[in-house]
Amino acid sequence: MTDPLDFSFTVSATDGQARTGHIAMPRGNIRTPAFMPVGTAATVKAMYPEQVRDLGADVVLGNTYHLMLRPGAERMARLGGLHRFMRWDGPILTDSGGFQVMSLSALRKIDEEGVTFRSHIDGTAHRMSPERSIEIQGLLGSDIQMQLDECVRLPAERPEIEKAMHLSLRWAERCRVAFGEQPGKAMFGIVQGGDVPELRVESARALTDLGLKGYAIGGLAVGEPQAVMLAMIETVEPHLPSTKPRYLMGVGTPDDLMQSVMRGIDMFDCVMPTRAGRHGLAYTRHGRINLRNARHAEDTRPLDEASDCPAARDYSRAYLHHLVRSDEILGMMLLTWNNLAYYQALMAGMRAAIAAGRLADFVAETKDGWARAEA
Ligand SMILES: Nc1cc(CSc2ncc[nH]2)c2nc(N)[nH]c(=O)c2c1
Repeated sequence: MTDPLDFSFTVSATDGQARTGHIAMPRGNIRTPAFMPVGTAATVKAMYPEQVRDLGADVVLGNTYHLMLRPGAERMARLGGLHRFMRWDGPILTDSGGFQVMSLSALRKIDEEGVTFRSHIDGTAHRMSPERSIEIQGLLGSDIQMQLDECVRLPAERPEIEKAMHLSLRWAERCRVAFGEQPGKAMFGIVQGGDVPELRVESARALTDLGLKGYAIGGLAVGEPQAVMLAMIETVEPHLPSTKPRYLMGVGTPDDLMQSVMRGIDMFDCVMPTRAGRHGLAYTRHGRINLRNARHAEDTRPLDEASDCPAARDYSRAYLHHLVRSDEILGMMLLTWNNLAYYQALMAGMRAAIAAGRLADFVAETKDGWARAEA
């Protein structure tokens, strides 16, 4: 019997490399494979937390970089933490901030000690070390905390990739020490190494030696073709413990999710469904639909009459087209709702398919549904 006050991962069925099961944590279980909606600034944009829960999400993502700048980590702690602040009572995973520093902030620099940067909001100078990143994630009340790492965008030269991977390993050790023993919480390491197989293997093995509760694969979905991303997953997977969760960061499209689950990934996060929804794009069983397109102007059909999500089932494409063309807030709300519901339905479908030993069939049927619509 696992301790309900601790973190545990159970695999209940496998189908090839794919696994289905759950992570048990004090704030609730995370059914895997899991898609984690992104709640960057303490909100899953355009969604009420109740809606996010109702469409099947067990865990959401918070963002250390954004929240340390606004409202501030110490202020968040004084306010009772991120769960109470945003009214999400399930597990929250927070990224460590390094990735956003490199992609969002100005005048940033990386050295052995950590990252130095200026806020993209007000230009104030900030410094984040591995220890400070873990401290911030603790102040937020995060349940699953990510190590501070250096993610290199691809294509990149091998020396740059190797230097960043080794720095990330040293930072993983410092984060492990700073995190200490926190029953019911977890700190995940992040495998780096770019598109260089032997660096990926070195990173995975060194992190496994640290005996962490979970392992992320970072440094992917940073501009490389899907084939390269999948090849790196195949390279890393055999060198990660099969008894711990694997989290592929920043991924991805519905096809990315299916291809990666087939290769042994358990957790995902991506801004795709929420960002696409705000730009008029709907993910459905019939493929991706751009509601801005004039062909929807008099189409009275819903996005998907078989969906149990009201946004997909109850509103005509003509109305959604009108809302998107008019830049109406409700358009963003309904398409975000539809997209997250579709992503969660896809994950639930894969979990059931793995349990039934028919994941390959499920993937083929899903892609057939997309192709039929485009024909
Ligand atoms: N593609 C990608 C995406 C993210 C952001 S995941 C995220 N943070 C907030 C929302 N979503 C990454 N984060 C870290 N720390 N390291 C990475 O290598 C990396 C790679």
